[in-house]
Amino acid sequence: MPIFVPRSILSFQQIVKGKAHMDFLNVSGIIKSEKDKTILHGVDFQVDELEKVAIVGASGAGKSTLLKIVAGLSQADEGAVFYDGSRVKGVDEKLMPGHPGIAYLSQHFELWNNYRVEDVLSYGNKLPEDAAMQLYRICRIDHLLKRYTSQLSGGERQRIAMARLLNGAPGLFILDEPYSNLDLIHKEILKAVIRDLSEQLQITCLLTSHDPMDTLPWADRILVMQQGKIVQSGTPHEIYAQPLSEYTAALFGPYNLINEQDAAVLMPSGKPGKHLLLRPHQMRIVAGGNQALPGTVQRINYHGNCYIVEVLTASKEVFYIQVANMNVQKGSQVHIAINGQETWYI
Ligand SMILES: Nc1ncnc2c1ncn2[C@@H]1O[C@H](COP(=O)(O)OP(=O)(O)OP(=O)(O)O)[C@@H](O)[C@H]1O
Repeated sequence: MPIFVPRSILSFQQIVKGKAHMDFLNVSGIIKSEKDKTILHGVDFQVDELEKVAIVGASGAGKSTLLKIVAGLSQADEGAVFYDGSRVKGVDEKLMPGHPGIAYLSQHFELWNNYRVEDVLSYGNKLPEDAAMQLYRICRIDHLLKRYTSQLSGGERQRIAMARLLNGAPGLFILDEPYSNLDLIHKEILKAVIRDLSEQLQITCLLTSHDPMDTLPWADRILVMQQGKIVQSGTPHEIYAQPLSEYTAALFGPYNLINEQDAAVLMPSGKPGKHLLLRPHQMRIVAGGNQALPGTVQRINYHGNCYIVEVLTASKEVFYIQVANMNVQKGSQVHIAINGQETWYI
């Protein structure tokens, strides 16, 4: 059992038996405009207790605007946010912005300068000492408590800002682009911290990130935002392998959207009138055959654990093919075919 008791928390056994709250967070009909421009066009979504939800969308899609409204740090023009059954009031309805049950870590978080870390953390702390120490260990900051805030790296500052929010004992933790300014080493530390927060402290997490590698392995569910609307919601596999639009496909990495003529060769039993969508790992380079397209290798890109080969076919389309070993060269004449059975059309 965790020592940390953020709220009227369910026991682990209750959670296993499926008694965690459904619709722990309920967001409905959120509309928001700024200077005559509508940024959010009626956003609806729900998050269950202990669910890990990622919001993904192109820059300017409205993710930060939405998250601030969910946290009670901005005012919606229309719609409502309910957290654990009670309405989250907007900034115009409260003297002190925010909601005590919701912690929001901004992309532009602030930390007081020239204070000892332990003093920064003691302000607003609602946890008993052992629970606070457990939180600081999970945040990987227990060795930094005696330092001054001016003596910290960017990643350490961010984890202290997180701990400071979490020792207010929230039930929902919202993180807006937490990984955006971190090198890979600090990003991995922060990923482990966020994983441990939800697993050991049983906090429900909602985060945004631009990088599919931040969200696909982590999230239980991904919400895709486009121009102020949620256009798709699904498991990471559904969003990656079965995107409803080219916009969603593009957010999660390279893909091949194949014209009808080429698709008829690659997959004769396919769906006419629709575009076949294949990720680079769903294609391969072959010696030839009826269900293969001839082409010329234009470029080979090294990705560490694989290569992505760009092949130009007779239809003047460039295909991206993932290969494990580089056994072709720029200018090689090759054939490309579908790898495996899984196909998807949009
Ligand atoms: N206070 C404001 N006044 C005017 N326009 C705004 C304001 N805040 C946001 N916008 C506009 O609303 C749109 C959505 O912004 P928002 O920051 O919510 O997007 P985002 O998806 O979080 O983008 P990013 O991933 O780049 O942070 C953008 O076009 C932005 O310029």
